Amino acid sequence: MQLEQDRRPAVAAHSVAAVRAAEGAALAGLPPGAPDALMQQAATAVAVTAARALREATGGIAGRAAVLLVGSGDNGGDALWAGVRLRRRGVAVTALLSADTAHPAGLAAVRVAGARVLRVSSPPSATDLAPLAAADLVIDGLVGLGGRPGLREPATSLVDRIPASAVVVAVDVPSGVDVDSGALPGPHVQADVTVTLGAAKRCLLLPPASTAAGRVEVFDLGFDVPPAPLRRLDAAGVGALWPVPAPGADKYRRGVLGMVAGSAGYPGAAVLATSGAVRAGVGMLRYVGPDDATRAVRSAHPEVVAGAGRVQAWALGSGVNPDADDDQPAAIRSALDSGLPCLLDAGALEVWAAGVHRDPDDASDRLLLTPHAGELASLLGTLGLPRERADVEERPFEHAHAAAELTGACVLLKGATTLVVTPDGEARSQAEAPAWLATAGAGDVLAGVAGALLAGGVRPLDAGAAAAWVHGRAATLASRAAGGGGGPIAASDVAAHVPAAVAEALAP
Ligand SMILES: NC(=O)C1=CN([C@@H]2O[C@H](COP(=O)(O)OP(=O)(O)OC[C@H]3O[C@@H](n4cnc5c(N)ncnc54)[C@H](O)[C@@H]3O)[C@@H](O)[C@H]2O)[C@@H](O)CC1
Ligand SMILES: Nc1ncnc2c1ncn2[C@@H]1O[C@H](COP(=O)(O)OP(=O)(O)O)[C@@H](O)[C@H]1O
Ligand SMILES: [K+]
Repeated sequence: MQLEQDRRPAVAAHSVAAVRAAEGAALAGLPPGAPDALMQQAATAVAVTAARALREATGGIAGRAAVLLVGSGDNGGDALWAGVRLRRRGVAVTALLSADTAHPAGLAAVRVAGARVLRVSSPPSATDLAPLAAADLVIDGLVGLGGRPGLREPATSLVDRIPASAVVVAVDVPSGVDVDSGALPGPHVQADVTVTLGAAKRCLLLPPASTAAGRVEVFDLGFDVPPAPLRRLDAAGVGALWPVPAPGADKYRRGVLGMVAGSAGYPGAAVLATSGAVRAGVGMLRYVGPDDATRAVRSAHPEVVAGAGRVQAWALGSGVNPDADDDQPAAIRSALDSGLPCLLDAGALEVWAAGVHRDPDDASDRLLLTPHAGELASLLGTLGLPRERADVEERPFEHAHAAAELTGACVLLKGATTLVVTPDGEARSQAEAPAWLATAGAGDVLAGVAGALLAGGVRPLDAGAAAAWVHGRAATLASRAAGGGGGPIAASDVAAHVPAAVAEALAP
């Protein structure tokens, strides 16, 4: 079942330990019986969301069939109490208990409310599995904060039999994910909506687990959770970071970006990267590249100045071939020697990693690396940590963080979800882009947008995250301009929609 996605809201994602500590502190201050009150609030949130999702998916609530997948812990307790509330709204509820024990009060209450309860054998029998085939709604209460990654029987078989037509609401997290790392090492639930309780968990922002969560709804339980290092920016957050020219601004004070991009083989990359920077509102752009690429850039963007000069930041490497017989690698090395903020994309990553230009100290306020998964794998190999692209895709945060720690730089790892990570683990996760953005040249546009922000004085972590938001939003706008629910886009269409995306972020 596919529900419409929200415009990704701002959210901070917390570790299990942080949520447990906040929960413990909150409970310590409450009178006896209050833990149950917390579960009642959680169950109400789950039931309200589930009823809404059920109506969205089937057009109604009463008379529909819901199956609760119930584990041994409080996550199962939440699901059982949500089932009690759904019974009151006329939903036919079946609770499938995956363990020998289940939350006692929740189990008693759901029975009294008229739900059918089945204790599932391991492996499950045909009778155990039958209710799933007829389910309009499945509530996943197998495991939450207490879950070890992956699922055991009979949970695995239950999850396997969830029909594609059912709407799936996960309690707290989709069961089976690694809650802190965001890895998916085994079987797991694929949810349409996740109602996360007290505070969002790290797996809800970290791929690949974040893709198992569907739409995320954070339900506040009044906990005081300390600020989390992992966050997602929304439009307002991007707007607050974006450098807006003051009334008396001039092009130099707004920030001049130098760009070393393109090669004889890839002149188009130079055009796309310069487009990204120009459309993002850089004060001035100086382009450095071979003659053919320079001609192409000037014809697309007459406002670009050719040749090196005084700049506030550099965007380096898009479309550069480090092995080509041209001056681009030397221009990249000289830009790196300037000590100015530098974005390193594509070919510049190789030039930098191979040479003496590694910065062992904390360079996260100066250097922004923008690899995709394949480039990150080769960069890690050069740094003495051999990895395949598939390893990076399985644990993207871990590998982006390893690269940040090894290099001292801020690392932006491109993908369906773009992660921006500093050596000390401060991170942003942006997932605004439609899959249409997976098109050649899109990364060059991103480099231009992020470079423009560095030239405007924005620190690499914020520049990377804000650029990823604007880039993803511009892709959505470009795709919608094709009509209907959205159509194919070219990288140049993305650049053309950057001003509209920035304007959205700046809208009050
Ligand atoms: N943290 C909070 O503030 C609140 C938590 N609540 C709920 O309580 C949950 C945490 O409850 P618990 O600590 O009881 O833990 P869980 O309910 O997440 O898991 C408990 C048990 O599941 C079993 N289990 C673990 N991994 C498994 C696997 N891979 N396959 C099969 N079984 C597995 C184990 O026996 C484990 O003890 C939260 O996720 C949330 O749903 C809510 O009731 C309200 C407040
Ligand atoms: N499945 C996807 N959904 C949304 N965005 C994606 C997806 N795959 C890639 N992207 C984005 O598209 C861009 C591709 O950049 P990159 O891999 O550098 O390609 P190129 O080198 O051709 O420009 C990145 O910004 C990335 O985050
Ligand atoms: K769950």
